[in-house]
Amino acid sequence: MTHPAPSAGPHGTGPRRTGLADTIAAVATAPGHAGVGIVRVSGPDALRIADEVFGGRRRPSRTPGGRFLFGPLRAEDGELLDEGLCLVFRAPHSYTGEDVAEFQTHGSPAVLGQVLGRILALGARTARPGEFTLRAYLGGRLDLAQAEAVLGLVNAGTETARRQSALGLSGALGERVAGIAAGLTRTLAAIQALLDYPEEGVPDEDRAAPLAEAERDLRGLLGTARAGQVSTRGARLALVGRPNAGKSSLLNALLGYERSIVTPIPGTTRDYLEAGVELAGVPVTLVDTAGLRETDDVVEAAGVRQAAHLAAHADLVLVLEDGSAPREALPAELPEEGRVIRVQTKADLPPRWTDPAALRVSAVTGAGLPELREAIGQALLGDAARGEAWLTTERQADAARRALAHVGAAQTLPDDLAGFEIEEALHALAELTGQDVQEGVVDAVFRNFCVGK
Ligand SMILES: Nc1nc2c(c(=O)[nH]1)N(C=O)[C@@H](CNc1ccc(C(=O)N[C@@H](CCC(=O)O)C(=O)O)cc1)CN2
Ligand SMILES: Nc1nc2c(ncn2[C@@H]2O[C@H](COP(=O)(O)OP(=O)(O)OP(=O)(O)O)[C@@H](O)[C@H]2O)c(=O)[nH]1
Ligand SMILES: [Mg+2]
Repeated sequence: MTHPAPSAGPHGTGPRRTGLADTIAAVATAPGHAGVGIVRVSGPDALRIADEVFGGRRRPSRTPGGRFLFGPLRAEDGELLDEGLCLVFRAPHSYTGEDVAEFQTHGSPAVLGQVLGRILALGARTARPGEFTLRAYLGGRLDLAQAEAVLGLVNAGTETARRQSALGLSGALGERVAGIAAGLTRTLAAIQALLDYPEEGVPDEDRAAPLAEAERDLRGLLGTARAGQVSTRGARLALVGRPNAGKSSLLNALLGYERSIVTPIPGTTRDYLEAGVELAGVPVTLVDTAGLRETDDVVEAAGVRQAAHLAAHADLVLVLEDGSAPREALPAELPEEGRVIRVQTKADLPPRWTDPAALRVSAVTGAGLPELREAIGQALLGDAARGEAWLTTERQADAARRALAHVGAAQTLPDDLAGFEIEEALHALAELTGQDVQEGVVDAVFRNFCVGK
């Protein structure tokens, strides 16, 4: 285990300055007004501090874990701040694994600010982003993939993102990884057992077969990485084509409202324009671009260059061609095949060309739109099955890729070197779940959290 010690806060105490000895506090609910708001306190002083803030008959420090108390919350001079609930959790039975007190108050910034201020004056310090979840991780209550899933649940903008994050929190990804690691560990043991007898050689069923299986499983897991990332961070989808191809019309049709200006005049869209929409459970940013053509107009030429750039950096590109006009070559290079969906527009008009590789769509009648949405979903999510756990962050995908590379190398090497590669693959898998992480990786994960989580 090489957990980096979290940097100690300003009030860091304790012999090892691990930062875990101090008591942290933060507002856990979103800024702004709401029916109820929550302030959370975690650490060894949480219940002592709660005794001072909570003015009810029963003292939180004398209350068993898993109970809540109702009563007044008071300022230092005894003034009533609010009436609220105090929830008592006792180590290790809390989210962080430490003693935790939670105050559920009326949800205004004024009330929450006073309650938090009192708690800080009583000796707690402000929690850093993600620090409650960091403590749950350092206490062994969550692995790193589960902590990332907590972040995913907080940020979930679509049902797909929520479902994948909930699966991750349940530990399903960790189990999938543990299954692969178990096979590799058995293979490593088989190799090591025979290292002293090199003339024997490890039989195929103990080496070649399990390594091939690990490779297949890792490839399957990596096949979910694009879906996992796209469904959590979203995807950019650029619409490109010649002027008048119907890009702005199709963007409006996919959005369901008139976002982009449409006219019969070629060259209507000059600057690019973005709009968000959910497609196939993925938060998609649609990007309308200027029609691609050679032009002497300085402004339009800048728009054309920009369109090429936007296409190059999009996750997916819809290449639109007017189906009601003779086909003309596009005056620009297209992204590679896997990132392109070809669309023949204006399907309500008589076609002037046919191409089985292009989807026929009409922005006017809506014909072909369901098939286009389906194709977009397939291109973004691939064959990643809904019910299985996906890799949802680039960090996870990177670790899985390294594990796969080491398993690949192990298959071609003599036993002693193969054993080394399998150990490296196991290290990469342990990084994925956070059992064995490099300095800085944990910090990078928790940097993305908000305060109070
Ligand atoms: N009010 C509130 N709601 C919340 C949280 C919270 O901290 N407070 N959560 C977090 O941010 C999430 C829930 N996660 C939690 C996970 C474990 C425990 C906990 O106390 N576990 C103990 C006791 C379990 C039991 O009583 O059965 C344990 O596992 O030992 C609490 C919340 C979402 N909702
Ligand atoms: N019949 C028919 N006309 C369409 C369809 N889509 C677009 N048009 C017409 O084609 C013309 C150009 O449409 P736009 O959506 O502005 O085309 P664009 O590709 O954005 O053009 P630029 O912005 O100039 O590059 C307009 O007159 C639209 O009404 C369609 O599906 N069917
Ligand atoms: Mg346009």
